Amino acid sequence: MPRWGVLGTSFISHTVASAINASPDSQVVAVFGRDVERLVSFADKHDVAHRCESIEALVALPEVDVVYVGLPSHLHASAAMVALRAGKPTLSEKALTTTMADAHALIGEAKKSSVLFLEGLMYLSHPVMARLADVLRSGVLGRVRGVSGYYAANIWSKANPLGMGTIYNLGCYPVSLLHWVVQVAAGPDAFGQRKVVGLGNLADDGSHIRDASLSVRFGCGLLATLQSSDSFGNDSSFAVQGDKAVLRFRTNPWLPPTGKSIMQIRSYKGEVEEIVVESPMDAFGWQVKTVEECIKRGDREAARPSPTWNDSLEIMDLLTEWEAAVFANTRNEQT
Ligand SMILES: NC(=O)C1=CN([C@@H]2O[C@H](COP(=O)(O)OP(=O)(O)OC[C@H]3O[C@@H](n4cnc5c(N)ncnc54)[C@H](OP(=O)(O)O)[C@@H]3O)[C@@H](O)[C@H]2O)C=CC1
Ligand SMILES: O=C1OC[C@@H](O)[C@H](O)[C@H]1O
Repeated sequence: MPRWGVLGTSFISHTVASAINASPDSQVVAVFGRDVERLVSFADKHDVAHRCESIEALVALPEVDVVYVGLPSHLHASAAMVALRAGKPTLSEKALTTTMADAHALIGEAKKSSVLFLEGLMYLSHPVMARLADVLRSGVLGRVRGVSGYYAANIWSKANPLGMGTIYNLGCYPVSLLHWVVQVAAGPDAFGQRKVVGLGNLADDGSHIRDASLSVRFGCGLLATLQSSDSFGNDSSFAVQGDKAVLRFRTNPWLPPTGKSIMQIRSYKGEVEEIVVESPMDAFGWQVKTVEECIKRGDREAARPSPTWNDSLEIMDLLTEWEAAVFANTRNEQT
């Protein structure tokens, strides 16, 4: 049974710790937090024996078999590298990092280690994502010509500004799903061949991006439009347009629940098919199961749809390109 050490005591660490303890095969045994009151309250709530005041102390515990990084995104690389260097399999929250240099350093460390590293894009481990790929491969949509995606949530006042804003907090969801769709529909090399336009609005101090839109043309002719905002709303949409039919998510693709996830296919002749994927657990539960199975098999990378190391790097490559495009197009206007 994998015994987990959790880095962080905020909202997401609570969510992931609950999913870990809900699995009959996993248990949280250690937690790191820099605020002692929050550390004790987290440990008491999740029945955690070891309360650690440093990351180094947690990863050194022989009782910890696997580490979860629930720290702000700019700290993922440094914290995950400490865990990997200690030889501990590591699950680290999305976004992978907030810079390409950190992304390469982190994946470089994963390659040097002999253990699992997985980026926590939890929704990709839910069965609805494998089903989406089956639909794309079946040809029912025809040739895939377009993708549109939108994710907005009014979280700016709670989000850590050092996490670099909406592109890394929320934009990583539509970008990683676009990446999965393009990989399945157009092959492994298609995602890298692209031209990008990005626009947006900056936070008042200009340090990070609050609202962002992205247009991409891939070399194969596929067009994508994505939008992400953390300054308002609570909404999502995702659609894949083929030349025979369009697929639309009827439920949030990025927070697939216990119970029903629903996709609808509408052919241009007017036929409508609803695809319902029933699941006994939510995406966080599936993410825990994915880690458990990788550890049992001795796998260092999870299988698709969960992101491989190269997938995480490719997703980061577009996130950083999007960010650079928005800054380039926006800074002069807003300052
Ligand atoms: N998968 C999902 O659904 C979600 C994922 N996330 C991801 O989770 C991560 C955490 O996000 P969020 O909760 O907003 O982050 P927070 O800024 O709230 O920080 C999370 C934890 O990190 C600790 N922390 C912050 N700064 C430091 C530091 N310098 N050194 C050590 N510990 C530190 C905080 O401690 P303290 O309490 O003392 O400040 C807190 O325990 C992000 O990467 C985000 O993208 C977030 C929400 C949902
Ligand atoms: O990371 C996240 O994932 C799910 C969203 O609803 C949440 O606001 C965001 O922080």
